[in-house]
Amino acid sequence: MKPVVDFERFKPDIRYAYDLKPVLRQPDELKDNFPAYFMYRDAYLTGEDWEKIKEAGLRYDYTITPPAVIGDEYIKTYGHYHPKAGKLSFPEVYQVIEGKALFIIQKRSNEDDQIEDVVAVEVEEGEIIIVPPEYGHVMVNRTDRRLVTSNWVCRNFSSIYEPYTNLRGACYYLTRLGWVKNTNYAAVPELRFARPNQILDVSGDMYDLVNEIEVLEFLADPDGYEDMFKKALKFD
Ligand SMILES: O=P(O)(O)OC[C@H]1O[C@](O)(CO)[C@@H](O)[C@@H]1O
Repeated sequence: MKPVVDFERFKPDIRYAYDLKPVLRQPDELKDNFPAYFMYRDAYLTGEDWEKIKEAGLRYDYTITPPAVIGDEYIKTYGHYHPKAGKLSFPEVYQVIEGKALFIIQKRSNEDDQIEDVVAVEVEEGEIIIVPPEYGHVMVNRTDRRLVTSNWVCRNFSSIYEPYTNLRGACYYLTRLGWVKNTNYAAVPELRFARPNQILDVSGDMYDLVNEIEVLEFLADPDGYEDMFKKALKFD
Protein backbone atom coordinates (compact mmCIF):
# COMPACT_ATOMS: atom_id res chain seq x y z
CA MET A 1 0.00 0.00 0.00
CA LYS A 2 1.26 3.48 -0.79
CA PRO A 3 1.59 5.76 2.24
CA VAL A 4 -0.28 9.04 1.85
CA VAL A 5 2.54 11.04 3.40
CA ASP A 6 6.01 11.10 1.86
CA PHE A 7 7.24 10.56 5.41
CA GLU A 8 10.88 10.03 4.54
CA ARG A 9 11.14 13.81 4.19
CA PHE A 10 10.97 13.95 8.01
CA LYS A 11 13.98 13.12 10.16
CA PRO A 12 13.52 9.74 11.88
CA ASP A 13 14.31 8.80 15.46
CA ILE A 14 16.34 5.62 15.20
CA ARG A 15 16.27 2.80 17.72
CA TYR A 16 19.53 0.84 17.39
CA ALA A 17 19.99 -2.84 18.14
CA TYR A 18 22.14 -1.96 21.19
CA ASP A 19 19.21 0.09 22.55
CA LEU A 20 17.18 -3.13 22.55
CA LYS A 21 19.71 -5.09 24.67
CA PRO A 22 17.68 -4.79 27.92
CA VAL A 23 14.67 -6.49 26.32
CA LEU A 24 16.36 -9.16 24.20
CA ARG A 25 16.16 -12.85 24.98
CA GLN A 26 19.82 -13.32 24.05
CA PRO A 27 21.61 -9.95 24.38
CA ASP A 28 25.02 -11.66 24.32
CA GLU A 29 24.33 -12.88 20.78
CA LEU A 30 24.24 -9.27 19.57
CA LYS A 31 27.71 -8.58 18.15
CA ASP A 32 27.23 -5.64 15.79
CA ASN A 33 25.11 -2.58 16.29
CA PHE A 34 22.66 -1.71 13.49
CA PRO A 35 19.57 0.49 13.09
CA ALA A 36 16.69 -1.70 14.30
CA TYR A 37 13.83 0.62 13.35
CA PHE A 38 13.19 4.12 12.11
CA MET A 39 10.37 6.16 13.66
CA TYR A 40 9.04 9.09 11.63
CA ARG A 41 7.02 10.76 14.33
CA ASP A 42 4.46 13.51 13.83
CA ALA A 43 4.09 13.15 10.07
CA TYR A 44 1.56 15.17 8.08
CA LEU A 45 0.68 16.04 4.53
CA THR A 46 -0.13 19.75 4.80
CA GLY A 47 0.31 22.43 7.44
CA GLU A 48 -3.48 22.64 7.69
CA ASP A 49 -3.66 18.91 8.48
CA TRP A 50 -0.95 19.29 11.10
CA GLU A 51 -2.90 22.01 12.91
CA LYS A 52 -6.00 19.81 12.86
CA ILE A 53 -4.05 16.81 14.20
CA LYS A 54 -2.50 18.86 17.03
CA GLU A 55 -5.84 20.40 17.94
CA ALA A 56 -7.31 16.90 18.31
CA GLY A 57 -4.38 16.07 20.63
CA LEU A 58 -3.12 13.38 18.23
CA ARG A 59 0.03 12.37 16.38
CA TYR A 60 0.55 10.32 13.23
CA ASP A 61 3.77 8.30 12.94
CA TYR A 62 5.31 5.90 10.43
CA THR A 63 7.81 3.22 11.48
CA ILE A 64 10.11 1.19 9.24
CA THR A 65 11.46 -2.07 10.67
CA PRO A 66 13.87 -3.89 8.33
CA PRO A 67 14.06 -7.68 8.72
CA ALA A 68 16.60 -8.97 11.25
CA VAL A 69 17.15 -11.70 13.79
CA ILE A 70 19.16 -11.33 17.02
CA GLY A 71 20.30 -14.69 18.36
CA ASP A 72 17.16 -16.64 17.50
CA GLU A 73 14.72 -13.82 18.19
CA TYR A 74 12.97 -11.84 15.46
CA ILE A 75 13.48 -8.08 15.46
CA LYS A 76 10.94 -6.20 17.53
CA THR A 77 10.19 -2.82 19.08
CA TYR A 78 11.27 -2.18 22.68
CA GLY A 79 7.78 -2.43 24.09
CA HIS A 80 5.88 -0.05 26.34
CA TYR A 81 2.65 0.66 28.21
CA HIS A 82 0.67 3.89 28.13
CA PRO A 83 -0.40 5.90 31.20
CA LYS A 84 -4.00 6.44 32.31
CA ALA A 85 -6.09 8.93 30.38
CA GLY A 86 -8.93 8.76 32.91
CA LYS A 87 -10.33 5.48 34.12
CA LEU A 88 -8.60 3.72 31.18
CA SER A 89 -5.12 4.08 29.77
CA PHE A 90 -4.52 5.52 26.30
CA PRO A 91 -5.14 3.09 23.42
CA GLU A 92 -3.36 3.26 20.06
CA VAL A 93 -4.20 2.40 16.46
CA TYR A 94 -1.69 0.82 14.07
CA GLN A 95 -1.94 0.02 10.39
CA VAL A 96 0.39 -2.20 8.36
CA ILE A 97 1.36 -0.20 5.28
CA GLU A 98 3.82 -2.76 3.90
CA GLY A 99 4.75 -6.28 5.02
CA LYS A 100 3.25 -8.16 7.93
CA ALA A 101 3.38 -7.44 11.68
CA LEU A 102 2.96 -9.56 14.75
CA PHE A 103 1.84 -7.67 17.85
CA ILE A 104 2.39 -9.12 21.32
CA ILE A 105 0.01 -7.27 23.60
CA GLN A 106 -0.18 -7.93 27.33
CA LYS A 107 -2.28 -6.65 30.20
CA ARG A 108 -1.08 -6.19 33.78
CA SER A 109 -3.47 -6.58 36.66
CA ASN A 110 -3.92 -3.32 38.56
CA GLU A 111 -3.09 -4.69 42.01
CA ASP A 112 0.29 -6.25 41.26
CA ASP A 113 2.49 -6.56 38.23
CA GLN A 114 1.12 -10.00 37.23
CA ILE A 115 0.16 -10.47 33.60
CA GLU A 116 -3.52 -11.36 33.34
CA ASP A 117 -3.71 -11.65 29.54
CA VAL A 118 -1.30 -11.95 26.63
CA VAL A 119 -2.34 -12.08 22.98
CA ALA A 120 -0.41 -12.51 19.70
CA VAL A 121 -2.08 -10.65 16.84
CA GLU A 122 -1.02 -11.08 13.22
CA VAL A 123 -1.74 -7.99 11.13
CA GLU A 124 -1.58 -8.10 7.32
CA GLU A 125 -0.92 -5.31 4.87
CA GLY A 126 -3.75 -2.78 4.87
CA GLU A 127 -5.19 -4.02 8.17
CA ILE A 128 -5.65 -1.91 11.27
CA ILE A 129 -5.28 -3.02 14.87
CA ILE A 130 -6.66 -1.12 17.83
CA VAL A 131 -4.39 -1.79 20.81
CA PRO A 132 -6.93 -1.60 23.65
CA PRO A 133 -6.37 0.42 26.83
CA GLU A 134 -4.34 -1.29 29.58
CA TYR A 135 -2.38 -3.40 27.08
CA GLY A 136 1.34 -2.90 26.56
CA HIS A 137 2.58 -3.67 23.07
CA VAL A 138 5.60 -5.01 21.20
CA MET A 139 5.65 -5.18 17.41
CA VAL A 140 7.64 -7.97 15.74
CA ASN A 141 8.81 -8.34 12.15
CA ARG A 142 9.12 -12.09 11.65
CA THR A 143 9.34 -11.85 7.84
CA ASP A 144 12.29 -11.41 5.49
CA ARG A 145 10.85 -8.14 4.13
CA ARG A 146 10.77 -4.68 5.62
CA LEU A 147 7.76 -3.79 7.73
CA VAL A 148 6.22 -0.34 7.40
CA THR A 149 3.52 0.64 9.87
CA SER A 150 1.70 3.81 10.79
CA ASN A 151 -0.03 4.75 14.01
CA TRP A 152 -2.45 7.29 15.41
CA VAL A 153 -1.86 8.03 19.06
CA CYS A 154 -2.53 10.77 21.62
CA ARG A 155 0.38 13.22 21.55
CA ASN A 156 0.14 14.29 25.21
CA PHE A 157 1.75 11.48 27.19
CA SER A 158 5.05 9.66 27.63
CA SER A 159 5.25 5.90 27.20
CA ILE A 160 6.14 3.66 30.15
CA TYR A 161 9.14 1.43 29.41
CA GLU A 162 10.28 0.28 32.89
CA PRO A 163 8.12 -2.86 33.17
CA TYR A 164 9.57 -4.14 29.89
CA THR A 165 13.11 -3.20 30.92
CA ASN A 166 12.77 -4.77 34.37
CA LEU A 167 11.53 -8.12 33.06
CA ARG A 168 13.62 -8.26 29.88
CA GLY A 169 10.84 -7.73 27.35
CA ALA A 170 7.31 -9.05 26.94
CA CYS A 171 6.25 -12.27 28.65
CA TYR A 172 6.77 -14.22 25.39
CA TYR A 173 9.55 -14.04 22.81
CA LEU A 174 8.99 -14.90 19.16
CA THR A 175 11.98 -16.92 17.94
CA ARG A 176 12.90 -18.97 14.89
CA LEU A 177 12.05 -22.02 17.03
CA GLY A 178 8.62 -20.65 17.91
CA TRP A 179 7.19 -19.02 21.03
CA VAL A 180 9.35 -19.02 24.16
CA LYS A 181 8.10 -17.98 27.61
CA ASN A 182 10.05 -15.26 29.36
CA THR A 183 11.07 -16.84 32.67
CA ASN A 184 11.75 -13.47 34.30
CA TYR A 185 7.98 -13.22 34.85
CA ALA A 186 6.71 -14.90 38.03
CA ALA A 187 3.76 -16.38 36.12
CA VAL A 188 2.82 -16.26 32.46
CA PRO A 189 -0.68 -17.06 31.13
CA GLU A 190 -1.13 -19.21 28.06
CA LEU A 191 -0.69 -17.19 24.90
CA ARG A 192 -3.96 -16.45 23.04
CA PHE A 193 -4.04 -15.84 19.30
CA ALA A 194 -6.25 -13.29 17.60
CA ARG A 195 -6.79 -11.27 14.44
CA PRO A 196 -7.78 -7.61 14.39
CA ASN A 197 -11.39 -6.69 13.73
CA GLN A 198 -11.58 -3.94 11.13
CA ILE A 199 -13.65 -1.48 13.12
CA LEU A 200 -12.44 1.72 11.50
CA ASP A 201 -13.87 2.27 8.06
CA VAL A 202 -10.92 3.15 5.82
CA SER A 203 -9.55 2.03 2.49
CA GLY A 204 -5.89 2.81 1.92
CA ASP A 205 -3.63 4.62 4.37
CA MET A 206 -5.58 5.48 7.54
CA TYR A 207 -3.96 8.92 7.43
CA ASP A 208 -7.14 9.87 5.55
CA LEU A 209 -8.98 9.83 8.88
CA VAL A 210 -7.53 13.30 9.25
CA ASN A 211 -10.59 14.36 7.25
CA GLU A 212 -12.95 12.93 9.89
CA ILE A 213 -10.68 13.24 12.87
CA GLU A 214 -13.59 13.15 15.36
CA VAL A 215 -13.73 9.37 14.68
CA LEU A 216 -10.42 9.14 16.56
CA GLU A 217 -11.68 10.85 19.71
CA PHE A 218 -11.35 7.55 21.61
CA LEU A 219 -7.55 7.86 21.41
CA ALA A 220 -7.39 11.02 23.51
CA ASP A 221 -10.46 10.25 25.63
CA PRO A 222 -11.01 6.47 25.83
CA ASP A 223 -13.48 6.32 28.76
CA GLY A 224 -16.92 5.43 27.40
CA TYR A 225 -15.59 3.41 24.46
CA GLU A 226 -15.32 0.10 26.34
CA ASP A 227 -17.72 -1.68 23.97
CA MET A 228 -15.59 -0.77 20.99
CA PHE A 229 -12.39 -1.95 22.70
CA LYS A 230 -14.04 -5.30 23.52
CA LYS A 231 -14.59 -5.81 19.79
CA ALA A 232 -11.03 -4.87 18.76
CA LEU A 233 -9.86 -8.48 18.44
CA LYS A 234 -11.42 -11.69 17.15
CA PHE A 235 -10.10 -14.89 18.68
CA ASP A 236 -9.33 -18.17 16.91
O1 LIG B 1 8.57 3.09 21.83
P1 LIG B 1 8.88 1.70 21.29
O2 LIG B 1 8.49 0.61 22.22
O3 LIG B 1 10.29 1.64 20.81
O4 LIG B 1 7.94 1.49 20.03
C1 LIG B 1 8.00 2.32 18.93
C2 LIG B 1 6.66 2.58 18.36
O5 LIG B 1 5.87 3.28 19.26
C3 LIG B 1 5.49 4.53 18.75
O6 LIG B 1 6.31 5.49 19.36
C4 LIG B 1 4.06 4.85 19.02
O7 LIG B 1 3.65 4.38 20.28
C5 LIG B 1 5.75 4.48 17.24
O8 LIG B 1 6.23 5.68 16.76
C6 LIG B 1 6.74 3.37 17.10
O9 LIG B 1 6.33 2.51 16.08
